Amino acid sequence: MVDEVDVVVVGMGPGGEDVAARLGRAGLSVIGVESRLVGGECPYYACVPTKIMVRAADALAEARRVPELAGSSAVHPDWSPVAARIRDEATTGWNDEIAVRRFESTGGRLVRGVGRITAPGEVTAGEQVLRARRAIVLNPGTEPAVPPIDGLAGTPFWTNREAVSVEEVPASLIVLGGGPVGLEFAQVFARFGCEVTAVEAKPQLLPLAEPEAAEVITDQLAAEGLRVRVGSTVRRVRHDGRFHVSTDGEELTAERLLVATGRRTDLRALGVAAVGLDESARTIAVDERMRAADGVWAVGDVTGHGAFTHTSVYQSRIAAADILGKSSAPADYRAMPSVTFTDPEVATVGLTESQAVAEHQQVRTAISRLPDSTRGFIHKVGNAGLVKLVADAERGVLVGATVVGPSGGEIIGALAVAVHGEVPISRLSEMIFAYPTFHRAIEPALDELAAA
Ligand SMILES: Cc1cc2nc3c(=O)[nH]c(=O)nc-3n(C[C@H](O)[C@H](O)[C@H](O)COP(=O)(O)OP(=O)(O)OC[C@H]3O[C@@H](n4cnc5c(N)ncnc54)[C@H](O)[C@@H]3O)c2cc1C
Ligand SMILES: NC(=O)c1ccc[n+]([C@@H]2O[C@H](COP(=O)([O-])OP(=O)(O)OC[C@H]3O[C@@H](n4cnc5c(N)ncnc54)[C@H](O)[C@@H]3O)[C@@H](O)[C@H]2O)c1
Repeated sequence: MVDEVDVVVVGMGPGGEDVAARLGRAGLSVIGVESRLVGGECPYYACVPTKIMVRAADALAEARRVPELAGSSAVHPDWSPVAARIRDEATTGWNDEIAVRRFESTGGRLVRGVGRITAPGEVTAGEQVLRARRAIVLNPGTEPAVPPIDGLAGTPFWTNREAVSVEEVPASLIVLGGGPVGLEFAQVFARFGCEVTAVEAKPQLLPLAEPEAAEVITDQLAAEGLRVRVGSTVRRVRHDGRFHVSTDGEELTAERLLVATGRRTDLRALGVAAVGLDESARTIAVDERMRAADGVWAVGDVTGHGAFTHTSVYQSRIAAADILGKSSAPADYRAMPSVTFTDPEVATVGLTESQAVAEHQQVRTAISRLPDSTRGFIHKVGNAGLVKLVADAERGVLVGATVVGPSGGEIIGALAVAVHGEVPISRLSEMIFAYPTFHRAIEPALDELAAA
């Protein structure tokens, strides 16, 4: 069966769904090919369910802080409302009917199956051959990467997909990987009474973050009773009903094992060689208009510009404009924000100090600690955090910032404006910061930079 349309979108993650809807609304005929659930990883297995978990775990943590502030509290964690919210409110039982209807309401048509480029302008999904007159858009996302650890394959370990759908919190859990996925889950389950050990191969948790930020998180997790192992190489995994994880120095044992060691792509399966792309690469290189090859655009995690939903949707807007022949600003990732929703949140924008040093001649940094701010004093328990600013001293602008703290993900918005708008530090330091807020902790760090 051969179908000819204007655009074929392979993978209907947040970016694919968005680009398909934009093009459909603009009057193009669009087929979306999806092998699992329309909407992708984010609403069913990632951002949304994990943040529902985080919200619940944060409520427990706040309740446990009552004795230091306001009397007494008795906290009895119960996972069932969390499981029910994820199952019934967020994912409707991991069913994408609503998303399919949303897509079809834009005029698009869904083909269920694994799409593969079989020739320029041609995608094959099962028996169906789809011809794209104007564009193929690739949004395949990523799959959990499972490291080749002796004994791991074949054991009933969890990835994020199993971890978001649990109906009961295990008594004990080993988390492999101290990145955003691993840490969000680790803290959530620990706050629900699970005995958690987090194992990170690199010397710090959140290896891509500022070391000062990682230190705050490491201290916080340890204070909450999690066991944290960094610089730890896992040699072997054994499962005999319980998991036994052998590292260099010890054997860890737990009821469950969560593998959160990063993500992988499979460009060979996507058939990218048919349009001249390197199928052995990890990511699809795109230009500032998301063009990957003649007649082919790519958006989302697969482009390697930050595995975030906001990146995928940002790119989809640019790709859609380009496919429609409309002018739009080219992709600019200088002010890319990220938030890891641990408590405290770790929010970043732009470059870390070490990245800036690699890119700029003169880098200056300043740190302001939240407990030293008036708001931090008032907040008392749960006030761990900091603001770190990274400046290009030559140009007198911020090129990056990190905020760790309660609502760090909200505070970073102000600094994202500064990095995005290249607002001179001299101008930023003339701002009025409301008293007594957490974001006011930006001011002393700015003053330090302005005085230098
Ligand atoms: C646990 C977890 C928590 C996260 N939390 C956040 C967060 O809080 N904030 C944030 O911004 N990001 C978060 N992320 C990252 C976020 O989920 C992704 O960046 C986001 O889903 C965007 O991915 P994407 O658009 O590239 O595609 P994806 O969401 O990965 O979707 C791609 C889709 O393509 C389909 N597909 C793949 N290949 C084919 C094919 N050949 N044919 C047909 N269909 C195919 C897949 O089935 C999938 O549905 C989190 C990730 C994880 C794992
Ligand atoms: N809040 C958010 O925005 C959010 C939340 C979760 C994930 N994400 C994104 O999704 C992507 C995937 O996240 P992730 O945390 O799975 O991946 P990641 O690559 O960021 O982190 C994986 C971690 O596992 C470690 N690791 C690798 N092999 C290991 C091993 N054998 N033993 C121990 N540790 C090992 C790595 O050193 C790394 O620190 C990231 O790009 C992330 O930014 C975003």
